[in-house]
Amino acid sequence: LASDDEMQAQFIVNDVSEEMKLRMFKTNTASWNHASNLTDENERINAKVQAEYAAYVKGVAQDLAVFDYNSFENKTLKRLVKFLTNIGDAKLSETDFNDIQDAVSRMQSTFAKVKVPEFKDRSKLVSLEPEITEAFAKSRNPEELKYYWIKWYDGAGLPNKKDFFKYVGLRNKAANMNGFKNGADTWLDEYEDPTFEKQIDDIMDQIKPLYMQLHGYVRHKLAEFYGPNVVDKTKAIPMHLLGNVWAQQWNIGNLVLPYKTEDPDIDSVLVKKNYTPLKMFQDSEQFFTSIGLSPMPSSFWEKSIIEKPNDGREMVCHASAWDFSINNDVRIKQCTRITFESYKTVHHEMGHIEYYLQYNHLPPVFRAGANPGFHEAVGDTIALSVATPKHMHRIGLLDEVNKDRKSQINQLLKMGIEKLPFLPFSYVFDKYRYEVFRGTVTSENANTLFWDMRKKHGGVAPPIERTNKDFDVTAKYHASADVEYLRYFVAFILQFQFHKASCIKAGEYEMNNPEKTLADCDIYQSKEAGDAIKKMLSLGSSVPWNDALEVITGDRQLDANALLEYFAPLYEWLKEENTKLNAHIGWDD
Ligand SMILES: C=C(C[SeH])C(=O)N1CCC[C@H]1C(=O)O
Ligand SMILES: [Zn+2]
Repeated sequence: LASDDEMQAQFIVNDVSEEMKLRMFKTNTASWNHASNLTDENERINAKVQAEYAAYVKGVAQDLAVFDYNSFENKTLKRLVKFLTNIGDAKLSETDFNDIQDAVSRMQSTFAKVKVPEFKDRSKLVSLEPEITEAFAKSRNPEELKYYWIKWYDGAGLPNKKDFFKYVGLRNKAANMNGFKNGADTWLDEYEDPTFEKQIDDIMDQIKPLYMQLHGYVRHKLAEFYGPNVVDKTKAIPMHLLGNVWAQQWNIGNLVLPYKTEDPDIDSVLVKKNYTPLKMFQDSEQFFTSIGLSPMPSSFWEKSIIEKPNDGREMVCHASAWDFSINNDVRIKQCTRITFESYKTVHHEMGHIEYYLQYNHLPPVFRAGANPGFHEAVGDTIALSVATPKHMHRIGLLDEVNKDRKSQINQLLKMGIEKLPFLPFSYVFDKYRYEVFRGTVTSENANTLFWDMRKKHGGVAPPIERTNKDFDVTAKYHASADVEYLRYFVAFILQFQFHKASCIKAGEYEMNNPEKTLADCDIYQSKEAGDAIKKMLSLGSSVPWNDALEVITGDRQLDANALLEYFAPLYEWLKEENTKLNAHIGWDD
């Protein structure tokens, strides 16, 4: 029988749920208005509203602090009170809260407003999106790439250093007030498993042999293309040549594909088929509804921003999905481009929206991913189906599907350079920030550690020497915007577990059946797959993530074997090919 305390706590929690939704709508609106139009006025309003919300959350935590919730019978109530009393930065004093809020807001604004003189015409200023992003994806001029790399990192890195370390100090202070050692442990607590960091280390080791083979092959091809003066065949790969500003995914398909085939480049197909951002979003909605998930509410189409505005306003272009907590008000803000990479990002963001729609019956504190990685894995899981030639043929993007071995290896290599480099990148991105939060490094010697870790784990290096006079981590959005990143590492493992489970339910996969491999599976129109996904999404964070994972895959742990099975044919091919090419494997540390 629930004790009096439990009854009382239940009453408080029920009241809070309704009020919290309204207050979250207000804070999200202020945050959306600022992110969509980076004026001082919108920044001021947002800071004020966030502070009000923090005061409210602090008050709720104080009201619930009287209860020893660990003694509660009701598991759900225990979990609700645990979440409502774990309030992060809101634990800080008003002054400290305003200071950390201002530091992060300034970093995010600085990042969003960086302009760089165009390489060809220095009188013209260009932004990260779309110009610099496109230059990294398209240019084959090492000088142009090196120019943009230096301009971008100098423009978005060092100017944010002071605010970054101010934020680190205040985040650690808040951590201590919440009973955590530092900001790193605050982030890791979200995974509800004290061995989680060790599990991630082990998965990195497990993936490394496959990554080393891909790295060796790509470096060999780049050295052939750019010559030995630009790419040394035994050293870390100069990262400005890898098609992405942060070399987090290697967007250089047409440079490294092993076989010449008739298979068209999807970027050009999208343009030829007159794709628009709206068409991309409609395709994505159509995929989700085909497996039984939700169509977009009409307000989604009215209120989302799916193209970079050209009215001169400054906006945070980094793609994001928003849950306004009431009236089914969900939105995406994305500076969509007509490229395959952008098309997959649309599915990534729409995956967030589907999660919001599936768990909106839950109390606000349960409206989150089972762990942060789950939220990042939903859309990518769908995109694994979308990216198959079979699917692109089904939706009329590809006129024909070549099933021969050359096309299959090319396809696996395209997926390999999109998924595998991301593992060391995302692993390092938070292992490094853990070191900063843990005080292993100071503001004086933090920068060289970042590049040492990128080289050690990923075998990539900046195009020029970087010292501790530079500061580079905030040249990546998530460090400037205080977004935890281990979620993406977890998502890149989880999505293959979700994919495999969904493909089995869709009848698209059979162990050891070369006609039904993971890489060829498309769950489009499979209600069985959709039902399992929907069941997992509707749990939100109301149960430990192991229970949510079990619902869809039957397993309870993070497991890289589905990813390794997906890429097994590529791994075999790479080992053979690298031997034939006598490609050097590994890099000097
Ligand atoms: C698309 C988003 C918004 Se949640 C994103 O930040 N992603 C998705 C892939 C990894 C990470 C990145 O861009 O660094
Ligand atoms: Zn995301």
